[in-house]
This record gives sequence, structure tokens and C-alpha cells, in this order.
Amino acid sequence: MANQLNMNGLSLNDSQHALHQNGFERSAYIPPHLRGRGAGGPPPGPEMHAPPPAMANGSMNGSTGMNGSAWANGGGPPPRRAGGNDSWASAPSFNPHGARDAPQGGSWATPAPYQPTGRFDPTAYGKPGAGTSAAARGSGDGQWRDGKHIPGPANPRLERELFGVPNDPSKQQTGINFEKYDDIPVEASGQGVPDPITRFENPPLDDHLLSNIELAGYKVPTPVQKYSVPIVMAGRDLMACAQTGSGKTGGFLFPILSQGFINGPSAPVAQQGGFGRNRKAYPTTLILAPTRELVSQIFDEARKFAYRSWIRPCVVYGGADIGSQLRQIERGCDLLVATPGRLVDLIERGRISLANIKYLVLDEADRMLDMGFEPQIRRIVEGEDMPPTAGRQTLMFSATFPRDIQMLARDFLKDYIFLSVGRVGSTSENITQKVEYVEDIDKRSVLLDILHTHGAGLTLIFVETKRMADSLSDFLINQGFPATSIHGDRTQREREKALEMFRSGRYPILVATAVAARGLDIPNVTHVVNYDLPTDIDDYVHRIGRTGRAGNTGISTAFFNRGNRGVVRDLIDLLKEANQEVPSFLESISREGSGFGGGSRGGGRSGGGRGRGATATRDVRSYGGNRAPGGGFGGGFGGAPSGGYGGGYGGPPAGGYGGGYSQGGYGGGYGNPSGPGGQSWW
Ligand SMILES: Nc1ncnc2c1ncn2[C@@H]1O[C@H](COP(=O)(O)OP(=O)(O)OP(=O)(O)O)[C@@H](O)[C@H]1O
Repeated sequence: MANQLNMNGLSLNDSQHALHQNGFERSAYIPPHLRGRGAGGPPPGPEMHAPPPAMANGSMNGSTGMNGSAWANGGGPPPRRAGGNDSWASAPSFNPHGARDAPQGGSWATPAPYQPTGRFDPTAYGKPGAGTSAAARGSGDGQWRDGKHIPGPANPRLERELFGVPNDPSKQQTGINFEKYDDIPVEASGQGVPDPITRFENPPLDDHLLSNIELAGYKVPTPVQKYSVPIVMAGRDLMACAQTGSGKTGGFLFPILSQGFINGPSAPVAQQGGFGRNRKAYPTTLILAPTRELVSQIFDEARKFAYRSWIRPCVVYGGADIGSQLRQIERGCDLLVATPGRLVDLIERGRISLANIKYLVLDEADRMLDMGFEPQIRRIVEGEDMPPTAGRQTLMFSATFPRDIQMLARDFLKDYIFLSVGRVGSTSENITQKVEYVEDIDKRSVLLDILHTHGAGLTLIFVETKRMADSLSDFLINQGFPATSIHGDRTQREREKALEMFRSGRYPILVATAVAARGLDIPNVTHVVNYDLPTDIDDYVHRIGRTGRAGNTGISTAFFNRGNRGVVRDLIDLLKEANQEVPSFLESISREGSGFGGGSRGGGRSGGGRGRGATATRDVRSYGGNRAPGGGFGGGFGGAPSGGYGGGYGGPPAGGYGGGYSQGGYGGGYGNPSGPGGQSWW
């Protein structure tokens, strides 16, 4: 489809939709309401050779067709590992939940090398039944037996717990603007981008997954899902950026689970040790996310879509009893959702091996870097026994992708497709954004006014520090408001309790630090208040994204004063882009001078080079700027170490980023400089 549109010479923005920049093809989706407004530019270039998905018996790529199967290698034999004894074909009975009866030696499924023909064969996802033939126990009581997926029996109690009842207020219902997601321009760059799907259907998706999607009440895929499903099922790596609340979790879970249901468990790799009970787990999928709350949420989603299947999801995170997590893993662990710190701990204890990983997902990867997790992530991905990039599929998802994360992608991903739904880092138009000028001293009373007038629904209030979270929630409670708080100094139990109380509406006001900014999907959050604005616009994007999810509408109010000058330009840009009102005081403050003082914490992030200027608005590979060491992406986005805004944003789109990006890190005074083990301010 994208191709056909291009052939009509339509373009929203020539620079964004130019094909073959630096050898990259771009597939540009143009929303229906914008079609026909030809920009008059030249036709954007050669066709992309992507046949429609309904290709019968098509071979994607002849003998080297893309075999997207990673759960099992449905195609030819995988490469032998050095010193390995067993080949794929000779793998004896396989238990996907661990090492118990595993063979010595062995091999892992490696997708056939990608050939950039651009052809997409929906029949090449893998051969149903190609997985190993042994029976396998599964979480949802399903089994993989004799090359077939045998779903377990329905469990009405579990079904209610996972999927809720019709119109269940504890589950996110789609809102009136759900269809409007289709109006958001989509851009997919990289080589051989497969055509998007338009419906949840078989092919390409597996019937069992479809039945779980139906139970979840999803009718049509969101744009990120439309694209990510065929991309991932074709065996490709992916960096996907889509607005908050637009279904990124399904974007990675659907294709991964579907492949698993179609292909069954993959062969195990060599197991260490030999005698006695091997209690090490060998998950096939690893999903890393920054916070405990987020991994729990992803785990719940995985349980939903893996319901009754052979795939058993598990979750591990710090701050919770490790014993129960270990017992959970021992019962079988095919899909593991983890925070990086706890995962390293379990690897060190010898309880998890990554040797069998076929899918690696980094959700909110930019936040994980902010939190100082890069050493742990690099260790997990590069320093343990995880297959190299060629032996696994790697997916990164976020609503924002600062440039340093795209740099990390160079190390972790291979020949990946960069997908952006809307501009990278943009906000959903489902959120009505208000900015009010409020001096610090007046914030409490303005907040009370807002809370008195705010109607039904949950209100999430963001502050910058843990101390402020406590003092503001105490203040609200003293004023008679049912408030609670969540921040990094509260115990895991307290955090979970606070979220539960908020979610259930018993305490409809939650005062939070940035710990709650990312990913949390809580139905009926109708208002987000940025009592303290963050110093980085990406954080603002994620915070307000706790409302206006799944096509619902929401309101965001930000308290702004001169202490927030550091984000004024980014904020104005963001508001304009999302068709929001820009108050005149913002414009005048932005004109007051360009040497912004940064934010409230010693210059905040602007000093470290991760302000808006560091947010790549699209695939950095397609910029003209070179990526050679010492060259790179500067153009002035870094800013002076003292916290100034630097010389402005990036370089001209066509000209690349010029020189000047220092490798001087991304944090500045932001985040958790001492690493995840140290003290964080949130
Ligand atoms: N195809 C769909 N149809 C209906 N609802 C959907 C669909 N896909 C996802 N949702 C719902 O939309 C909500 C938001 O999805 P999700 O949490 O995956 O968003 P996200 O893009 O990851 O957001 P964030 O950037 O904040 O992490 C969830 O409640 C999810 O159940």
C-alpha cells in the first residue's frame, strides 16, 4: 500500500518521504484524509517490490527466503555451534521450560540471512508444526505435542481475571478516537519493508492468538501493530516509535506469540552441568523494561495473549522476594519479562541462561539508559550467553528515541527497520494540553482549584522529587482529598498498593515521580497534572501519555514558570505540532533570551546533551551526517556543559547533523548517575 501511494507521487513532506536516502528505502503511509493533496513533488522513486500480503504459495525469497520463525527453525538446519554435537534434526525430546532433559550440544534457531528483495511472503513465517516434537507443558495449560499446538481448556475464572467482563471499568476500553489513529502518518525506513496488515486475521496471525485477541475485545490493529506484525514475523529487527497509548505492547507481543504458537518451541542449546536437577531456565523471549510496574504490566499482557497456549510467561524485578520469582521460573519460563538489575542477579546465580533467546525486546529503552542501566543491558546483551545479533531478533519500542538510543541500536540490531507512527516524540492529539503560568509559591492553591473543579476520573500529579511527592500527597490528604503517592523510596509493596488503590478509584489522586511516567496503562486517568515540569521534553511526552490512551480523550495541565525556561521551546513546538493552544506567555518567555538556565536540578539534562536537540525525530541512519567516530551528530544539540541550550537544534534535515556531537554521555545531572544500585532522585 505504501508503495502504491508513493507511486502516485504523494508526499507529506518531501524530506521525510524521499526514497533511497543513503541507500534507504522509505515506505510512507499517507492518511486517508490527506490523500489526493499531492505535494507536487516528483514521484518518489522506484517501486519497493512488496507484493500484497495475500500471495498464494509465494516464496519470499527463493531458496534463501526470509524465514521469520525464531521459535523454531522451520527451514533448513541451523548453523552448528562450535563444539556442538547435536544438530537440530537430531534433537531428542525437548522440554521448552528448562534444561531438564536437554541434549548436550545443540543448536539454536537462526533466521535465514535477510536478502533485501523487499518481497514479503506471508507463508514464510515458519512452517506450522515445525517445532520440536516433544510434549511441552505450558502456562495456560496448552501443549506442544507431535509438532502441533494443543491449546488447553478454557478456564472461566482465569479468563475473567485476564480479560475482565464486558465494559469492565478495570480494563482499558477503546475510546471514541480509536479510529483516528489511522490518520497518523506512518513512516517505515530500512530495506525491504513488508506491507502492513490491515486486520487481525490468519494469515499471518495464528488462530489461537486471534482467539485471545478477540477475548481482549480488540477489533482492529493499531498502526504500530499493523506494521510491526509483518515486520517481526518476517524475521526482521525493528526499532518502533509510536505515540503513548497506541498499542506498542501488542506490537511486539502479537508477532512473537504468534510465531511461537505456529512453530512451537525451538531446540535447546547446550546445557551446562549434567547431573542432577538443572534448575536453570532457558527463555526464548526476553523483554526488558525499566520499572517494576511496567514489567508487571507487560507480564499481565503476555499472560492474556498467551492464555491456554504452551507458552509460559514469567516476570522478575527487583525489590520483590527473589525466592518466589525463582520458584515461578522453575515451573517453566518461555517468555521472560524483566528489569535489567534483577535479571543480572538471576544470571549470576546461575538460574537463567540467555543462550536460547530468539527474541529480545527493549521496551522504553531510552528510559533504561536514563536510569543508568546501560552497563547491565550491555552485559545482558553482549556479555553473557545470548546469541549474537544474527542469531536473534531484536526489537526496540518507545514513544521517544533520543539519538543515543539509536546509537545503541547500531550495536544491538541488525539491518533493522525503523518505524515511526507520527513524528518521533510527538504527543497524541487525544490529549488536550493546557499550560498555566504558576509561580512555585502558588502551585498548591492552583492545584486545589483544579481538583475542586475536576470531574470524574483519576488524576495523576507529577512532581520532580520523592520528598515533594510525599509532602504534596500529605498536603492533599490534609485538605481532604483521597490521595496517595508513588516514588522510588517507597517499598515495592507500598508502590503496588498505591497503584492498586489508584487504579480501583479508592484513591483517585496519585502523586508520582517519574517512576510512573512510562508505559503505565491505567484506565480512566482523565487528567495528568505536571505540578513540576520535567527538564526534558521526552519525559513530558511520556507523563502526559498516561491519559488519552487507546483512543480515549484526556486532559493535561502543566504548571509553568520561569524556572522551566529550559523546556519552553520544545514545549511550544510540541503544542503546535499537536494542534494545541500555545499561551502567549510561553512565546514571550521563549523570546527572553536563548541562554536558558536549564531546569531545576543544576542544569538538568540540557547540560548533558539530551534535550530536544538530542531527540532524533526520525531514523538517524537516514540523515546525511556521518557516523564515523569523531564526526557524528552534533550540530549543536549538546549544549554547553554549563547547561545552556547550545547552538540550536541539529542540522538541516538534508545536510545531516554536522560535526560536534560529543560522546560525553547523555545524562548530565539527570537520571540516576550512580547507576541503578545508587540513589535516584525519583
Ligand atoms: N488493537 C487494539 N485495539 C484496542 N485496544 C488496544 C489495541 N492495542 C492496544 N490496545 C489497548 O490500548 C492501551 C494502550 O496500549 P499500550 O499500553 O500497549 O500502549 P503503548 O503504546 O505501549 O503506550 P506507552 O507508550 O505509554 O507505553 C492498552 O490498554 C491496550 O490494551
